[in-house]
Amino acid sequence: MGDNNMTATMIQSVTLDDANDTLVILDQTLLPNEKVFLQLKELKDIWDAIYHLKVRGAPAIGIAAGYGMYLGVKASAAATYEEMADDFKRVKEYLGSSRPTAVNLFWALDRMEARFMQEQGKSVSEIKEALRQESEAIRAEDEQVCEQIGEYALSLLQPGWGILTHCNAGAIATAKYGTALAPIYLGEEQGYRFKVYADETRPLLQGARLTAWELHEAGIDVTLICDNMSSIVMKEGKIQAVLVGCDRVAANGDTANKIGTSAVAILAKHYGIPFYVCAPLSTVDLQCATGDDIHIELRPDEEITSKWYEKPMAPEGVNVYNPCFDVTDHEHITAIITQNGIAYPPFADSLLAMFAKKDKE
Ligand SMILES: CSC[C@H]1O[C@H](OP(=O)(O)O)[C@H](O)[C@@H]1O
Repeated sequence: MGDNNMTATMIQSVTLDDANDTLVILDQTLLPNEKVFLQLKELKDIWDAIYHLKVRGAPAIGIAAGYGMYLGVKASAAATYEEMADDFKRVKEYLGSSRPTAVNLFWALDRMEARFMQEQGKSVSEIKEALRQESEAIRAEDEQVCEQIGEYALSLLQPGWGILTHCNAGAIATAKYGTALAPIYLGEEQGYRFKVYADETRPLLQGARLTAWELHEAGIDVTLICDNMSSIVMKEGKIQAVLVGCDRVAANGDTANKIGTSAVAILAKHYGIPFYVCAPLSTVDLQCATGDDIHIELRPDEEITSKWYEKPMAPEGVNVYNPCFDVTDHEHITAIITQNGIAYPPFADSLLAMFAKKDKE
């Protein structure tokens, strides 16, 4: 699939400025009103950026973690591998404490650790260069993975279809293209002219602030709806497929994604609409047998009660529950689209097959 001016000019939300020892991110908390890039030098600032969703989206979090690991070790004054190992462990544990659900964070940190261990016996400067290469490889591979997911997903869609999506699994949540939005962009290049319906996705409004912004900027037909409107657009025949991203896919296909996703999946099942999860294999965690094994992040009350309002919109002292992900049962998922192909139920077998295909490459 070639680039045209749309994908060729896609924004890169997370990159490395090695010369200045900084992680460069698009601050997604300021969108859609301001497009601001931050140069993050200190590990604490990188941790904060992940926790506060300045950089967000499972793949983008993984890329940021890889760069953060490299920058953390690059700053090490260690003179030997053994001394550097202590610094490496400290940085890995710190970055790993930022957010618990998106497995890409831990996948990237583990991958950087594997590369670090391979470099034992090398000089400090050779080790640092190897970690720089590994962090860049994580980003570069994610770009290819997202394009491949886009092509497989596009094979399931027809021109002119109405597509519902939840949260943001777009270009800014990845190295490029996105996952759930990748087929939308690739399809636009081929004249598919999808009509996208974007759930606003309370409480952090990634759908309104990010997906509607991304697609509108790209000139793609996008309609913003409230989360409680997913049923009516399905009932009215506006939706022919649902495409979502993911944060952690269990071995049986149960999938953690932004809060509200499981409700959309149940509605899609009710209306007979295919529900597709777009999943890089870096987001599939075979160590989690089922969705019950996935740690769901709880976030501050203020994201619900006051973040977007001049005054709190809830009575002082009221109880608040703010899980920022939920798990969609595998039985409500039509297919899981990976870079190696489309996995259909039973996912316990088909997901393994996707990894096996990868190993053959
Ligand atoms: C390709 S992005 C995957 C996933 O990440 C988002 O979560 P967050 O905005 O909290 O980082 C959302 O669940 C997306 O679907």
